[in-house]
Formats: sequence, structure tokens, C-alpha cells
Amino acid sequence: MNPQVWLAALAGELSRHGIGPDLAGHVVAEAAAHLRDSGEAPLSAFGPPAAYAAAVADSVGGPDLRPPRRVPGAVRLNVRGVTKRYRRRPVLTGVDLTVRAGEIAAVVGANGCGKSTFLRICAGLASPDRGKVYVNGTVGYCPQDSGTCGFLTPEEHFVLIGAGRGMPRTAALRTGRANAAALDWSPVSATQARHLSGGTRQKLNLIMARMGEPDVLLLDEPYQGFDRGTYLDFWHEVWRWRDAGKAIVVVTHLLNQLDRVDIVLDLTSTKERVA
Ligand SMILES: Nc1ncnc2c1ncn2[C@@H]1O[C@H](COP(=O)(O)OP(=O)(O)OP(=O)(O)O)[C@@H](O)[C@H]1O
Repeated sequence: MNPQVWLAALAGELSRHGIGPDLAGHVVAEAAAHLRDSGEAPLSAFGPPAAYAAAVADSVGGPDLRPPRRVPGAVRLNVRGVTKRYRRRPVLTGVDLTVRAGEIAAVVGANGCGKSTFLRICAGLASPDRGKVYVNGTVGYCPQDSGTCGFLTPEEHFVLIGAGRGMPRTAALRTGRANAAALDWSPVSATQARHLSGGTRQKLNLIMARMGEPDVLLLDEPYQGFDRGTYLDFWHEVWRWRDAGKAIVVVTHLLNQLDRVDIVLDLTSTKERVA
């Protein structure tokens, strides 16, 4: 079957299964990229469009993609008037953001508009020139570039970061392994982080950010390199954390994800709006 015909049929089948346009677009784009890069025939790579769409619908738990939002709790992150310049160049100008327990905020905007800078300021890793960041609770931060140590194994990372959170070794290992399993990853104990794939290192980063169940999670494009299944698992995890009362801030370039979040902060226009 011609790839274009197969992709069009897939889009139709995804819609028939009640998959929303943002996820359907992502699935079709990923399948198209795979077919283009691999040169494989669609039927041998993915099987019939109807079966593949059914598998996608199954993996996201049916058409109701985003669980109903609960009533948000206390303010966990309150950013007021944050301004940052590098040399003479203004990067952030008077940025405000309020995220409560049980809310997900997306930080979006053009390349270089200051998304990572904003998150680093929220994490306390960079200082604003003006403005304040109030955090009510503990913070976990997942950087855009890997924060892993090349010569440590994943489990050594769990123990190291867990110790920083006051977790005993066994609890850190148990938590790290459980959070890895939620991202469809079973760490091999002898493999050092430098030998992991980019996507798997990013899973490790995300797991480290979550060690000790912080109240506020700051995630800088945390799913780079994730395959389709892990990407879906990631959003299910994010919704689960939100429903457990976490306040979550996700930097993203993918504007088709915005119906998955509660608040959107567009740093291109520095306007905050409710999704
Ligand atoms: N430590 C630094 N010193 C000087 N300039 C910096 C520094 N960190 C960031 N910048 C500049 O600040 C601007 C914002 O960078 P930042 O990484 O926050 O943007 P971003 O929106 O996250 O970008 P991208 O979408 O490409 O990830 C860029 O022009 C960048 O070059």
C-alpha cells in the first residue's frame, strides 16, 4: 500500500476511534517520519491502519484522553514580574505565572524566547534581575540537556538522588524501578548512563526529577527522544501526578499538546492564559 494512502487511512481510523486531533496528528506525523526514515512499507512496519489505530486507542485508554480536572489546591508556584537580561538583551520581561496543586502549566514560545531560562529561574538555578519566585513545597527539575552522570548506572543515579531527598537506598531503588516501569523501561544494572540511548537518558532524567515526590515539577521538554508509546505513557504519568496534587510546569515546542494542560504561558507574548 502506498504510504500516503496508508497514512490517510490511519488518520480516518484514529478519528473513528475517538482520538482527538492533537494526538492523531502526532501519531500520523511520527508514523510518516518512521516510514520516510526507514524506507519500510507501511503494512510491514505497522500492519493494517485499522489495527494500528485500535492499538493506539487501546494504549491511551479510549477517546477520553484527558481525565476531568479536579478542583486545584493551594498555590505551589507563584512567579511575579520576573525580568531577565543577558548582557543588554532582554530575555524575560515582567513574566507572571501562578500554578496551584493539581494543575499543569505549559510554557511555550519561539526558539530563544527564554523558556529554559524561565524554568531555571523557577528552579532557583538562575537569578532574575527583577521579580520574585515563591515556591510552596519541594521542587523537582528535569533539565533540557541531560543531567545524568556518564559513569554511573541508572540505579546508582536513583540511590544518589534519593539520598539527596533523604531516601534510604532500598526505597530509592524501589521508587526508581517503579517509575522506570511506568515509562516502559527496565534498567539493566550494569549499563552506565553514557551507554544509554538519548530517549532512555531522558527517562532517567525524568525519574530523578520525581525522586522524593516533590510538590512542584519543572520539566524542560522532558520527552525528547521518547518513542510513541513512552510519549503516551508520559502524558498519562503527568495527569496522574496532577491528580495526586502536584503542580507541574512543562516547557514544550509542540503546540498540539496544549489541550493536555490547564494553563498556557506563551513567552513570545509574555501573556498567561487559561487553557
Ligand atoms: N547563560 C547565558 N548567557 C548568555 N545568554 C544566554 C544564557 N542562557 C541563555 N542565553 C540566551 O538567552 C536566550 C533565551 O535562551 P533559552 O535557552 O532560555 O531559550 P528557549 O526559549 O528555552 O530556547 P529553545 O526553544 O531553543 O530551547 C537565548 O538567546 C540564549 O542564547
